[in-house]
Parts: sequence; C-alpha cells; structure tokens
Amino acid sequence: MEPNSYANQRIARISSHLNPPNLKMNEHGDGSSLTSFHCRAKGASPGFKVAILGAAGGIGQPLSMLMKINPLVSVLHLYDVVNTPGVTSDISHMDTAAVVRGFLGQNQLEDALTGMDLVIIPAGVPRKPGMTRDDLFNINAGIVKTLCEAIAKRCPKAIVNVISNPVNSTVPIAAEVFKRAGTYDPKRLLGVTMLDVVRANTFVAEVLGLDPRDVDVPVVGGHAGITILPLLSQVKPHSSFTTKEIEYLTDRIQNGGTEVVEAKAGAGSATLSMAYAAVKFADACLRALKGEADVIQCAYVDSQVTELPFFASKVRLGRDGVVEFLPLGPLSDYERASLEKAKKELATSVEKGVAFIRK
Ligand SMILES: NC(=O)c1ccc[n+]([C@@H]2O[C@H](COP(=O)([O-])OP(=O)(O)OC[C@H]3O[C@@H](n4cnc5c(N)ncnc54)[C@H](O)[C@@H]3O)[C@@H](O)[C@H]2O)c1
Ligand SMILES: O=C(O)C[C@H](O)C(=O)O
Repeated sequence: MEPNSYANQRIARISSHLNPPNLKMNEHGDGSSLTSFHCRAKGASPGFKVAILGAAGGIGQPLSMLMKINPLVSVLHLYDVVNTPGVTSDISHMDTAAVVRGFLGQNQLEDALTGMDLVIIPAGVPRKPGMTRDDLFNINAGIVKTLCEAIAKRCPKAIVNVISNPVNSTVPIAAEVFKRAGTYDPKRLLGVTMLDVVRANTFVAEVLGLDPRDVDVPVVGGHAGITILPLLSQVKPHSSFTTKEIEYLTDRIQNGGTEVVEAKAGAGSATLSMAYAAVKFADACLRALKGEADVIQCAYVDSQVTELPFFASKVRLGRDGVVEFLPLGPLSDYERASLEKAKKELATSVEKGVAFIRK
C-alpha cells in the first residue's frame, strides 16, 4: 500500500459525509473516522451550482447521476422529501469533480437552493395508464408552487427547468409564483419539452433510415397530446414524407409518453429517456450561461411567437436564459391546422395554471 493510500481511502469514504448535519452518517460507528475538520480543503472547481428538486425519484436519480458527470457542474444539490441520504451517498462516490450535497424534507429546501445557478424540477407524481397529464394537476400544482416560492427567496436569478407535469400548466404556475414574489424574469423560466424533440429525432430517423444524431426535428406548441406539434416540414436534413408517414410520425411523437406509460403498466412514466433529455437540456443551459454562442433548443416559455402567453418553440439561450425567439418558419397546411387545435388546448391549460395561483 502506498504511504498515503490509507489516509486517501479514509478521506474518500468520508466525502459523502461532507453534507448538512442531518446527513452526517458514520457507517463505521467506531468513532475513529476522519471528520471534515481533518480534510484538506479542496480548491473550488470552476463551474455552476445546480439543484435537483425531486432528486430521489424515477427521473431524479438518473438525472442526478448524469449531472454529477457533467464537467460544467461544480456543486450538485439533491433535494427530495424522501430518500436523499441514500441517493446522495451513492452518487457522491463517483470520481467526478462536482461536490454533491443532499437535502431532505421541507425544512432543508431553502438551504438546498441558496446560491444556485440552475434549478431542475422533476418533483411530482407521474401518470398511470388511462390518465392524462392534466390528471396530475391537483397534486403537482401545489408541489411546484411550494418549490418555486423557495426558489424566489433563495436563488431568484437561477435558471429554472420545469419537468413536472402538466408542463403546460406548471410553467404558468411557476411564473405566477415568481410574479407574486417580485422576482419574475421570463427569460429564466423554461418548461422542458426536450423529450418530445428526442423522441421526434428518434422516430423520424427510424423512418428515414438515418442515425438519430444526424436528425433535427423542431417540436413546438406544448407538452401534452395534440399540443405537441412536430414540424416535419422543417426536418434537417431536409426530407419529404408521404401523408401516411406524416400521420404516423405525428401520432407517435404526440403519444410517445402514453406509449411508455402503457408499457410500464402502472409503474410510472418515462424516466430514463427523460433523464437523458433533461441532461441534454440542462447542459445546453449551462453552456449558454458560460457564454457559448449559438445554443438553440426548443422549450416551453413565456413567448412572443404566437398570441399565447406560453408556447414551446426554438429559442436561443445565452448568459441570461432565453435571449431570442426564433420564428416558427413556414408551416405546411397540415401543421397550420394542427397548430390551431393545439392553441385552443394550450390556452385552457395556461389559464388553469394562472388561476391556481390567482384564485
Ligand atoms: N416534461 C417531461 O417531458 C416529463 C417526462 C417524464 C415525466 N415528467 C413528469 O415528471 C414528474 C416526475 O416523474 P417521476 O417518474 O420521476 O416520478 P417519481 O414518482 O418516480 O418521482 C418523483 C419524486 O418527486 C418527489 N417529490 C414529491 N413531492 C415532492 C416535493 N414536495 N418536493 C420535492 N420532491 C417531491 C418524490 O418523493 C419522488 O422522489 C412527473 O410529474 C412526470 O409526469 C415530465
Ligand atoms: O407521458 C407522461 O406522463 C410523462 C412525460 O410527459 C412523457 O412525455 O413521457
């Protein structure tokens, strides 16, 4: 054994203990462990501070793992109302730079959020077969409200990525909470619709016989059923589709979530593909925060692209969040008709979210 390796092993073992007091655990129970007092201070690695709210859930766990690998992250705060000690201990053993801290329960929510640059919210209940995303409103609306009230207090300048469903309503809820608190910056609040883009790229690539990494499908509107509108006329590389292909692809992309919910047969909704999509989106936000130019993603945002107050479309991201809305571009007749149907449903979902806070 090298002279220092024993000490190094001990320090590695206690790294998961460098946590808030509630998560200090001594698994050895022999009273002989090093404490944080004995550890040499680690120079702060450059990077961003990211909090995941709902970190112990089906999405939260793989999302936390993948964010721990992201070199742009220096500090990773994992918050949930259950099970964060275990998830935090587990993830903190990964030999990547981000320092991981766990926070458990409402009493620690504000500590989890203090000073964060990016907050990702996958907290809330998922669908079971036969449910719509809107059926989750009654539970998830209150969860998102509480979390956003704490964000307004502790990291009002953070970029916020909302994953909790129904996204078409939870993003307007978040906006209303921030308005009430006097901290609303529409550029910094983004509903995550990346999974629709990920699915669209995958399914279109299958039909075209291409590698999905070479395919780019804009998906606009919102994140539920007919509000999910893939713009197949704008697929890159430029491609033409038969009417049958357009109908098949639109239906499959709009119902991708339901396809997973049914396949999981009561055990929840998409978690792994969602974690992948959430990390892709969060990474884009962090690259833009760092100053990378030309970061363009689809997101559900406070929008000027249509007459609706919130709409998903391509946006350019920068150091302050959304810095530009890209125009919808020329639509096919099929897409124009679908957009009108989507707008009606979206308007209702937005109003429902706003009314939840204003009532
Ligand atoms: N935007 C999208 O594309 C997309 C995709 C998939 C799932 N979702 C949605 O994401 C949400 C989470 O899905 P999941 O499969 O991870 O569910 P899950 O039940 O596996 O995990 C949710 C987690 O949230 C936690 N939680 C509950 N109340 C909380 C609170 N007040 N504060 C903090 N954490 C709390 C739970 O303890 C749990 O760990 C669902 O609403 C689901 O519909 C959205
Ligand atoms: O379908 C769901 O309920 C989860 C998510 O919105 C999805 O699109 O997979």
